[in-house]
Amino acid sequence: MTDLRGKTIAGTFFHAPHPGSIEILADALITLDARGDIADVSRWPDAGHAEKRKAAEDAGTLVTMPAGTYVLPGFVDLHIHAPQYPQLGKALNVPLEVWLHRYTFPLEARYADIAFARHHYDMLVGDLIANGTTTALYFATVHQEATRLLVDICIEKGQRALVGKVAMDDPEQCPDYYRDASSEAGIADTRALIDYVAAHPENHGLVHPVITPRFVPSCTDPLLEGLGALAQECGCHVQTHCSESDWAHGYVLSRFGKTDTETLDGFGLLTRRTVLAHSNFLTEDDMDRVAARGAGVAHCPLSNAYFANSVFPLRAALAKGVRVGLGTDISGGPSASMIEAQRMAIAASRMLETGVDPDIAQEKRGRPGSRIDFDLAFHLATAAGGDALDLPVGQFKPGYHFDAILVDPSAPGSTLRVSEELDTDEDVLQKIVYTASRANLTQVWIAGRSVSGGTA
Ligand SMILES: O=c1[nH]c(=O)c2nc[nH]c2[nH]1
Repeated sequence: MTDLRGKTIAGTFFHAPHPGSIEILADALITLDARGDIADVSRWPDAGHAEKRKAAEDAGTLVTMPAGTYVLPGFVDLHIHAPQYPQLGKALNVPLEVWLHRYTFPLEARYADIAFARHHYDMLVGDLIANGTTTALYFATVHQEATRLLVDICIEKGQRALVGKVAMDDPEQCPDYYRDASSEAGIADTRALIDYVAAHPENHGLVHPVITPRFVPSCTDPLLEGLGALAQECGCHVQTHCSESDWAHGYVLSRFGKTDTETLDGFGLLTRRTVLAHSNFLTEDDMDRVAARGAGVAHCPLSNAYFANSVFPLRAALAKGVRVGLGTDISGGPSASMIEAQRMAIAASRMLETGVDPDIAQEKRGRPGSRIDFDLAFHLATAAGGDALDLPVGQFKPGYHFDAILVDPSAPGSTLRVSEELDTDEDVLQKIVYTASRANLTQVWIAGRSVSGGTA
């Protein structure tokens, strides 16, 4: 099953093209073209289904998935700090503004050392693939060379990725040892990375460059202005942090007299290709503005528990038409698994709905109507992530890339138990969201090619 390009795949497929519902393609056939894009999806009893199976069989291009396995779209992780991977699972004991200076900037500064960068980026990209992340939106560091290396590693390993050289130049907020030398340097280096990705001979559209002002507090006005102009000029993706915590939100309000969202918009950084990480403190007007621009939000529920001082009001954002996907936020979130991100999104929504302080009267404790279920979490981690990036990934539909994972409940070390007697296909998907782990993901394909992650 190494290479599915040009093949017809027979199996049971789960996907969630629309919020709040899942589609089960049982006994289905998905045919890929030579590039690994989906050419055709058919299921019994669609007209011509049996003939398609017979034709693929006769041509020797039919690949049947093992009985009892399930094929899902690969996950789209909308927020990863690649250099922070060595810090995963530690340094979570202080607020954001302290964490950045005490732990995170010193770690990121080490990526000036290319051997250090290679070791950790190799491990990260391999582990993310093994965890089923087929599309990754990465913050790298300020360094040109190490950021190019991350691009190279994604291409080498075959991961679909969007990679940004972090831009941060404000001496008031960034340490001497770790910042762009000037706003001009931050802009020129961002442009150089864009050119590098565009000219990469082995890229073939797998990796995209991203304009990446770290967040408003770490950038001077000229840097934000220059990056906004660049975004308008090249139409590239943009990523940044937005209104994440009380401190970050308050800092921007006091510097500009307006919110992050208004500020980013004023600099031309709020576009249809922008992904705003966190965004917990968006006002109603901010949400309208984000929706009007078509920008997306990377909801990072696990990290929010440590740094955001609040739960992101997901349902409110969706009701406003904001495009929301999920992010792990490595290492603010101490997990590299998008399955865990789904679980945490559900749990956080339940806590927001009921409230958390038992000393507050029940009727005042929570925010009614906030809960989500497994189907919406799964949609956010797949189709919605693809939509937020404007990339044809996250669902099984003609014209979409075949980026997918095989889930095997009988894999060694399985944490997923399926009962043939009791579980419907919908139950199985629910169990995957709540209980599956890396051990259950026995195959990962990106553009129809089998890609292998790190060792388990
Ligand atoms: O969760 C976060 N991680 C970061 O690295 C960061 N930088 C600015 N704001 C941030 N928030």
